[in-house]
Amino acid sequence: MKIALIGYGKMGHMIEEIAWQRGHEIVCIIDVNNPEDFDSEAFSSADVAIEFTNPTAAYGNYLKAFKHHVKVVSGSTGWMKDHKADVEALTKDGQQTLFWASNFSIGVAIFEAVNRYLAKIMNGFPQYDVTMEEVHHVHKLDAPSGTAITLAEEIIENLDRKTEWVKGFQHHADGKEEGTNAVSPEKLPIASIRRDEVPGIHSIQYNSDADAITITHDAHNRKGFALGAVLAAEYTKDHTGLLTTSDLFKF
Ligand SMILES: NC(=O)C1=CN([C@@H]2O[C@H](COP(=O)(O)OP(=O)(O)OC[C@H]3O[C@@H](n4cnc5c(N)ncnc54)[C@H](OP(=O)(O)O)[C@@H]3O)[C@@H](O)[C@H]2O)C=CC1
Ligand SMILES: O=C(O)C1=N[C@H](C(=O)O)C[C@H](O)C1
Repeated sequence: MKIALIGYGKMGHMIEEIAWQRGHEIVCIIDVNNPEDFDSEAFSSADVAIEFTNPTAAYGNYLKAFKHHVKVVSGSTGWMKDHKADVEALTKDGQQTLFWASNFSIGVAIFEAVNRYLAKIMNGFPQYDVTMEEVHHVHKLDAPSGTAITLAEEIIENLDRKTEWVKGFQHHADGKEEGTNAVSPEKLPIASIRRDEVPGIHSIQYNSDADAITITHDAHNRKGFALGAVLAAEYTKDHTGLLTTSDLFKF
């Protein structure tokens, strides 16, 4: 299939490599310096555009692609709080198509299933309180990570005693520390640590006086994210509307 790339950074490069390996053609690459290429024939010829940019650019890029009726797969995080409702309206009834996931790796899809199951079990065990920690590289612009927010939303949906997530302890890229995980019982604190070149670690801990249960997903590199994004593009070619990983990975 024909793929356009929007954003040619760490993820854009890795997706290009995996798309080639799977026999796809990259017909257009748009980065910050050539936005005019959205109006090119090459861009319009793409079956799907794969977008990995940043929290502030992502939504505008979707609109530019939609103008040419090009379907979008995007992993950019940090834009949902401002534009979730807009995207839901645009993709309603399949008028436009966006496959978005806070994390494209199959490992995280499995981890999310375990997370939902564990949260349900914990309704019967009030002695455990839950906290979350995400660790990422120092270049990351958003906190908490998109994956941490998805995991927290899943806990809130399944664990009756939690009603909202909040930012907990923060360790910034410059070493500055602030915040705390000591929050009121109905809140779920997410700690964010920025360290070196860490691709992404997410840990959920249930702690009691007697013991702790911790589940962790630790990405060794970005291959899992990139492969998932290309699989999502293959899926999106033949589907419409607002899509996500639960459409792609069924178990
Ligand atoms: N869902 C998932 O599985 C994953 C999601 N992500 C998310 O994807 C996003 C990108 O990650 P990553 O590739 O590591 O980041 P990078 O910073 O390495 O790459 C982003 C690229 O997008 C470019 N860019 C910035 N603004 C625009 C624009 N308006 N139009 C086109 N290109 C633009 C940047 O250019 P310049 O550097 O010049 O600004 C850069 O080349 C982040 O939001 C990250 O959180 C990352 C990994 C997995
Ligand atoms: O910025 C990153 O690098 C990543 N971002 C995504 C997120 O915010 O969850 C996915 C992955 O953890 C890597």
